[in-house]
Order: sequence, then C-alpha cells, then structure tokens
Amino acid sequence: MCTAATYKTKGFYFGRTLDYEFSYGEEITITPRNYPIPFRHMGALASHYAIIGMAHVADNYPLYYDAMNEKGLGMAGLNFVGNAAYAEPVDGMQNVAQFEFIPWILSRCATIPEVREALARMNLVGTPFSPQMPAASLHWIIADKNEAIVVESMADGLHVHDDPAGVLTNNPPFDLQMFHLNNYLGLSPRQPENHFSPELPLATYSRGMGALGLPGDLSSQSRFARVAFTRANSISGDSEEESVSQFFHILGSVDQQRGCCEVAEGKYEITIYTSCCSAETGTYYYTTYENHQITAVDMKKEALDSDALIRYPMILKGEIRRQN
Ligand SMILES: C[C@H](CCC(=O)NCCS(=O)(=O)O)[C@H]1CC[C@H]2[C@@H]3[C@H](O)C[C@@H]4C[C@H](O)CC[C@]4(C)[C@H]3C[C@H](O)[C@]12C
Repeated sequence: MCTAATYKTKGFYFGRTLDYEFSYGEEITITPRNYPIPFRHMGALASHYAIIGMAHVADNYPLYYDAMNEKGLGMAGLNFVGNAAYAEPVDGMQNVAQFEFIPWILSRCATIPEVREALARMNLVGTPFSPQMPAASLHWIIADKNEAIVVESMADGLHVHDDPAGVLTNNPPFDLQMFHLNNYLGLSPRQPENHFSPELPLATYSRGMGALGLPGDLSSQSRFARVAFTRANSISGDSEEESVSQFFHILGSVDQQRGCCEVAEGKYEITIYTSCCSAETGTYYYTTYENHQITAVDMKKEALDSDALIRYPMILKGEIRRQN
C-alpha cells in the first residue's frame, strides 16, 4: 500500500509513503537539465526541467516512483492492481510507456493546466522497460501549488480526475474513493454534541471524539479517509521546518508497522520510506523504516545544467541520540 499527499503553507509540499514487502534498491536521483531523456516511441529529449525524486536506476535510466521538477510540479505512482490497463501505441499520438510517464510530464510541464494539455495528446502504453521489469499497474497523482489531479488508465480509457482532497492511495478507483468520503462528513476535530437523542444522557468522556469512526485499519480505502481527514485539518507554522515536520505527521497517520499487514507467509508490508518534496527549495526530504531522522537532498546545490544523473543512496539506518 502506498499513500500520497499534498500540503500547502507558505510553500507547497508533495510526497508519499512507499509501502511494500521488498525494495528495488531505490535512490534519491536528480535528472539534470541536459541529461538526454530517451523515450521508446519518440526519441530523446535533449534539454528539459531538472527533476529530483526517488528512482530505481537501471541502465542509467531513472525509473521514478515519485518526483518533483524545478518548477514545483510533483508526481507519484501508486499501485492500482487489477484496474490499470494500458493502450497499444497509436500513430499521431504521443505514445508514452508507463515507466516514462513521470519523466515525460515533469520534463516539460510546470503547472497542472500544462499537464492537462499534455495529457490530451498522450497515449499511455504498456511497453515494458525490460523483460525482467514488466509494466507496473499504477495510477498517478500530479500536483502543483494550486491543484491536484489523478490519472488512471483503465480498460475504458484514460481518466483525469480533479483531486480536491489532495491525496491518493490504491484501490478502488479514485471516483469511488472520493464518494466513500461522504460516509465521514460528520467527523470533526472538535468535540461532538449529542445529536443521537435528546432523551438520552450522552456526553463526551474523552478528547478526540469528533473523529470517532475514522477507520484505523491499513486498507487503501481506510487510509484514504484517514489521510484526507488528517491533511484537511492540519495546522502548522509556515516555515520550511514546521511545514516539513507537519507533512511527515500527515503521512505518519498511515504509517505501516512491520507485522500488521501480512502479504505472504512471514512477509509483511512496511513503510519502506516516506518522502516530502518542497517546491520552493527544490529539496527532497525523506525518512526510512529504520531512520526517523529527516534527511534532505537539495537539488539547487547540484550542477543542474549537467548531463549525468546525480544519485544519493538512502541513509537507511538511524541513530539514537543519547542524552546521558
Ligand atoms: C511497488 C510500488 C508501489 C507500492 C504500492 O503502491 N504498494 C501498495 C500495495 S497494494 O496495492 O496495496 O497491494 C511501485 C511504485 C513505483 C513502481 C516502480 C516504478 O513504476 C518504476 C519501475 C517501472 C517498471 O515498469 C517496473 C519496475 C519499477 C521499478 C516499478 C516497481 C514497483 O511497481 C513500484 C516501486
């Protein structure tokens, strides 16, 4: 399972949890402006916006999971198993393989209106990266500081949904996830009043009862509701530190602990990493399952006009700061 979210203070923040039972060996990867990005059905793009994100690099190609470009546009791919369906290449369209979707969008678009235009001439195809790496079944959240959208390629075509909740998890399809939120419209961060029956002596006995009924399990539908509630009611200061700290708390509401989600005998899905990209500073912040210290890679400190990928392995292990 995975969860992605946006967050706005004075700045704009975008990130995700990557929940799975194993890792592909991902690294924080910067694609500088002059790295020629090859496209299977279109040739290479010689120069473009710089991109920072989490990627598995194979044959010197950045297979991004989530990323942001230097204009502050963010994009993440999340599992959409059983629902994702990709098209065959079509003449006269921009045929984009699903593993190219993040670089294709982030290399050329600065805003969501530009993304909508690009999507109108795109055909998302199932061309695999390699025989060992078949097309992943994904759907995507794309966001700038003003709005978020979700892109789902299904058997009946490409769907582009507005995402006013600013979150995405996995199944079911996005329109059903949004509809399901109606079940929770009575929840509130404030204490509830007795609407049950004036004839019964009902009263609150604890703080936090306004959100009683928010689902606590790890299913994607429950995580969608939980993270949407947490994000919508989040309050923090405007500084980068306060915003980033709050962002990790928002995604912390759907953190997956080892042991709670068994996917096969003795195999457990966990939150392998959590990320937060800052649009203003071009920084990729992350934590890992064993490293709760927020670690940062700042793309503006790199030679962004270069032509070679810049890679930072994740710092996987944290340290306990001892006070005595
Ligand atoms: C497994 C990851 C998604 C995690 C997730 O959503 N888990 C939820 C599980 S469930 O639905 O709730 O069961 C996805 C996100 C990005 C994916 C990777 C990226 O798409 C980049 C390449 C794409 C290639 O086609 C396949 C390998 C790959 C390297 C992908 C492997 C894998 O499918 C990743 C890592």
